[in-house]
Amino acid sequence: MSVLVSGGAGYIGSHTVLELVGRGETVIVLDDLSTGFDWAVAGAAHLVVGDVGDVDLVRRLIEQHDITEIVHFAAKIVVPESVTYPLTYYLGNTVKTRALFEAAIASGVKRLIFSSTAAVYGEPSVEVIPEATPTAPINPYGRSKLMSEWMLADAARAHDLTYTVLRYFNVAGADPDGRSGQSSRNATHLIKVASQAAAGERAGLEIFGTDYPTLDGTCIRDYIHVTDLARAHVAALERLRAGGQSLTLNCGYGTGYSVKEVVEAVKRVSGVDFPVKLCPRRPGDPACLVAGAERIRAELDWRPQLDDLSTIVQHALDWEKRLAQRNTMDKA
Ligand SMILES: NC(=O)c1ccc[n+]([C@@H]2O[C@H](COP(=O)([O-])OP(=O)(O)OC[C@H]3O[C@@H](n4cnc5c(N)ncnc54)[C@H](O)[C@@H]3O)[C@@H](O)[C@H]2O)c1
Ligand SMILES: O=c1ccn([C@@H]2O[C@H](COP(=O)(O)OP(=O)(O)O[C@H]3O[C@H](CO)[C@H](O)[C@H](O)[C@H]3O)[C@@H](O)[C@H]2O)c(=O)[nH]1
Repeated sequence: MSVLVSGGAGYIGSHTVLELVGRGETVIVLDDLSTGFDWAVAGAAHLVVGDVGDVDLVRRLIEQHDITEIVHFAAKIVVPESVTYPLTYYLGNTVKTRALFEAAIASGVKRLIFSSTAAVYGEPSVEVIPEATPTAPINPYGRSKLMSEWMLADAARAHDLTYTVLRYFNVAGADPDGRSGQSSRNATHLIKVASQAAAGERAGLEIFGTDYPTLDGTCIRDYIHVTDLARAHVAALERLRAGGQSLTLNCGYGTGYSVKEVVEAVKRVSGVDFPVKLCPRRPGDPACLVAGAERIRAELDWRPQLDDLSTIVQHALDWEKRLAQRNTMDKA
């Protein structure tokens, strides 16, 4: 019995692999290393470099390694890029995901966990978003993920497959033990960018939009620690193994912070007063995205353990230091 983790060399995947191998699971990672890193894959896992859209490869891996479950992270994840290159996103996130589902079903995999996103909700009129909120994505990234959710639901109804769709809100932070973190080369996520500014790797930070209908005029988001999120995947897997039915769950804490509050937290925790420029809105940013977070607590044997903004920021800052050391060593 082993678990196939697609995209396990990436940010969230590598943290989930750490949790799985830490529980003694046999883990096979399939990753094309397009945005992931071979060094991010825990030593106890087996990395296969390849494309998740390669049905023959995936079928071979499932059969060779007796794969019983798949956790599917592999995707392209940059929203503005999805607007510029929509067909690349539909290929990477929808067409290749369909291939993975086909291989899984043909080879008899019974359980699957799928990485989705709060972007499927678009710009909801409610401030706190329960799973029943109508989906209405506003960009190709969100649509490419929602189409995959629909495919999965239809395929599971027709075949012997159960699934959990996890819709992540804003993922941030790094492994508390410093084994992995957000390492993307061209990061755009707020806490990562602010941590880079605090570490002196960027001249400063731009705040996109100060005229939103929020208390301080900046956007509000629900930031979830990547290690809590990784543990939610393990809990979701355990629930499916125990016979749990297919389910869609928001992954967030149900607490929102404004961009200004996050920037202040990074300055306070790091002790660095980096320059901040107030800029016009970034296209496509909803004012407020906070998860309705009751269902995940009711359905999974999971409680957040790192749900504190200062902790998330501290771990992100610690990871920037480690990453800088790694990059220096790589250059030497
Ligand atoms: N980071 C976030 O805030 C966030 C929020 C919501 C949802 N998600 C979802 O979580 C998942 C993981 O995101 P992440 O932040 O870890 O991104 P990431 O870019 O760090 O990880 C994606 C991984 O998938 C690999 N990959 C991409 N295409 C592949 C392919 N065709 N075949 C094999 N491997 C491939 C990449 O090399 C990388 O290792 C994605 O599905 C993303 O849509 C992320
Ligand atoms: O340098 C920056 C970076 C971000 N922001 C602002 O900070 C907020 C958060 O932005 P991020 O880029 O960190 O994250 P997003 O909310 O845009 O998107 C992320 O979270 C979403 C769910 O909430 C989706 O899952 C999506 O895939 C994922 O990238 C936004 O208001 C954004 O405008 C800035 O002001 N300056």
